Amino acid sequence: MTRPTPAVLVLEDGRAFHGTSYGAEGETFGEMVFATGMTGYQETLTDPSYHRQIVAMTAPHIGNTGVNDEDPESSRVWVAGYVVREPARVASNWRSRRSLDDELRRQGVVGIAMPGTRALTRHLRERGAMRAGVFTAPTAPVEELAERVRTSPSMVGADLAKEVSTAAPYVVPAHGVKRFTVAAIDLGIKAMTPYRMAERGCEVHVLPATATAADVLAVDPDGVFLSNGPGDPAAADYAVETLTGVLEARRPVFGICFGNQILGRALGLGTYKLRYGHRGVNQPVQDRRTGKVDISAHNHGFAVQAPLEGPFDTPYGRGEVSHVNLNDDCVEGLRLLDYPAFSVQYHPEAAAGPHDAAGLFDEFCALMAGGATGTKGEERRNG
Ligand SMILES: NC(=O)CC[C@H](N)C(=O)O
Repeated sequence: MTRPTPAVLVLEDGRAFHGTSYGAEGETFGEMVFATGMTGYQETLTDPSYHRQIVAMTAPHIGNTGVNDEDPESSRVWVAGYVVREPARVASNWRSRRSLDDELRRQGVVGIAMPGTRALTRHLRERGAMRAGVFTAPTAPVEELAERVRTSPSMVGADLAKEVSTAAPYVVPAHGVKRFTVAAIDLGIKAMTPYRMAERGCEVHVLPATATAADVLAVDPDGVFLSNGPGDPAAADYAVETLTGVLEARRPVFGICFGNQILGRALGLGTYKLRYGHRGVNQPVQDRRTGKVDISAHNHGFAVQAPLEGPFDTPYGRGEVSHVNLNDDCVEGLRLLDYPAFSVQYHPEAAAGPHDAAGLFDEFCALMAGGATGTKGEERRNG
C-alpha cells in the first residue's frame, strides 16, 4: 500500500491544520467556509454559489454513497477546495457510479482529509470568515504559505456570477400543460430550481447573468426569477440594473439567495458580509406573516440590511422583511406590499435538504396567475 500524501490547510491568520491529500493533488486558494449538512455532498460540491470557496464539511464521514449522475446541481464541481474529516473507505449505494475521491481527482479539485474539521469550524465561528489555501505535499513552511494565502483575492467585492452563468440562453420545458412563461436570470442557478418551476407548469427561459431588461422582456414573461449565485452582491450592478428595468415594466418577480440580495439592492437596501455565513440544511426561518417556522437549506455569506420593524418605503411602494432567521435575526426574505415581488435568502428548491419551503414556488405561480399590476396583467385581463 502506498503512503498517503501529506497535505496542509493554511488560514490567512496563520493557523494550520495537517492531514492527507483527498482528491486532486496540488494547491488551491479560496474563502474558507463550513457546511453543516449531514447529507447532500454532491449537491454542495456542484452548487455554483460555492465558486472560489474552500468548503469544509462538519459531518464526519463524507463519500459514503459515492457519486451518482442524477444529483449534481450543475455540470461540474465548483468548490475551490474540499475539506473532510474522514473519507468513506467504501462507497455504497445503488446509484453510485464512482467514488467521491475519484470524482474530485477527475475534476481537478484539491482537498484534504484531516482530523481537525471541528477545531476549524470553531475557529471560523470565533474569528469570522477568512481566506485559506490547501497544499498537498507542501515544501514551504506554514508562515510562507500563509503569506501566499494573504495575497489571494478576497470574497468582498468579488463579481463572480458572470463566471458561472450559462453562456447562451436555454429553455426548460414545462412538465405537462404549460401555464406560465418564466424568464430566469442565471446568476449561478442550480438545476433543481427550473425543475421546481417546470413541475408547476412553468416554461423556464434561462438567461445569462448579463441579460439586459430588454432581453428579459423579449421573452414576454409572466414572471421573472433571479437565481442564487456566488460572490458579493454589492459587485453585481448589472443584475440590479436589469431587475430595475423589469420592475419598471411591472412584471412579477421572485428571487432566491443572490436574487434576494439583488432585489434588496434594487429596492435601495444595502448588503453586508456575515461573520461566518449560513451553510447547511437545518436553519430555522420564520415567516413573519404566519409565525410558521420552516427548517430550511442555506448557503449565504452576505445578507440584506433592512428595517426589521414595519414596512419601509421603496421606489415600488411599501416593502417589508417577510422572513427572519431565528438563530441570528438575519433578514431571510423580502416582500413588496404594493407590487407582486418577493424573495428569500434561502433555498426552497432544497436538494438536498428539507422541503418545508417548497410552497414558495406555488406563491410565485399564484403571483403570476394574478398577473402583473402593469401592462401584461392588464392585457391579460382585458384581452
Ligand atoms: N447561494 C447564494 O446565492 C449566495 C449568495 C451570495 N454569494 C452570498 O454568499 O451570500
